[in-house]
Amino acid sequence: MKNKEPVILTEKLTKRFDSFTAVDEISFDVYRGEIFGFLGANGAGKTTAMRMLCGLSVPSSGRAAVAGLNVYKQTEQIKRNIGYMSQKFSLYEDLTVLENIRFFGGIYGLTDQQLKSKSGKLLHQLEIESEAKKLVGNLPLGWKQKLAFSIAILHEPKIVFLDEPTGGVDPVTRRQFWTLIYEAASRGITVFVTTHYMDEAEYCNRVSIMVDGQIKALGTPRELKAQLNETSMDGVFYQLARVAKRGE
Ligand SMILES: Nc1ncnc2c1ncn2[C@@H]1O[C@H](COP(=O)(O)OP(=O)(O)OP(=O)(O)O)[C@@H](O)[C@H]1O
Repeated sequence: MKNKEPVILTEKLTKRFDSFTAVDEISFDVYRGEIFGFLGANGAGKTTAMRMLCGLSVPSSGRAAVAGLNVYKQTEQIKRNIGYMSQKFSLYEDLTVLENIRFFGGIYGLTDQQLKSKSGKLLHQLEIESEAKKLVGNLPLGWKQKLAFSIAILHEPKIVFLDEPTGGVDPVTRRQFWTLIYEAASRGITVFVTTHYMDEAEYCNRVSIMVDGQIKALGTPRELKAQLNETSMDGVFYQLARVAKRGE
């Protein structure tokens, strides 16, 4: 991490659906270039929180700023300053690799010239030049996810939000995916990532763990393991999340 310049600030951020409090007064800061792991069991409230930070859902109460922008009032500006990808929504399967790059690059406001140079670099970095004209639907899942991530940061956003980006992907490809994450973070892009894989939690600079809408722990993996007297993030997570009332 380069310095301690906060790019996400939240204070008692809350989301209620009628009488149900999905996200319950969460407060934390995330810094520039940081890889921040946002963990929690199923139903803990991670996606709901992330949607508020992306300007897709209006909070019920509390405060939050993303890239210096207010999540209540400046949602359109927020969308221009972030990248987003999830396991569920990524690329158009019926477009080729190159068409997807051009389509999303166009949405992110890149010029034709920028698109040309960036798509060449991207294909080279992922070593998929030979696949450029193939339909994305025909690529292995791991390749799709690496491509989706690279496209989500094509416009060099301040922050990229990743919602379970490696779900269902094999361990080797997950490691390669994390190499891309480290490269993006080293360029100053902040990475906000949810995952259910505890080996990935170990790769994060800091991790928060949500249980039933509240943040129960926040720190570096080393700090959390020391605090809870565990040797692995798996143990930390289990100790905190086993008391959860929500989930499957
Ligand atoms: N639009 C909605 N209306 C009512 N309840 C909702 C709505 N969206 C989410 N919830 C509830 O809020 C809680 C938190 O859901 P959320 O999807 O944020 O959890 P999550 O931590 O992302 O879980 P997962 O890991 O399973 O994706 C759940 O109990 C869910 O049923």
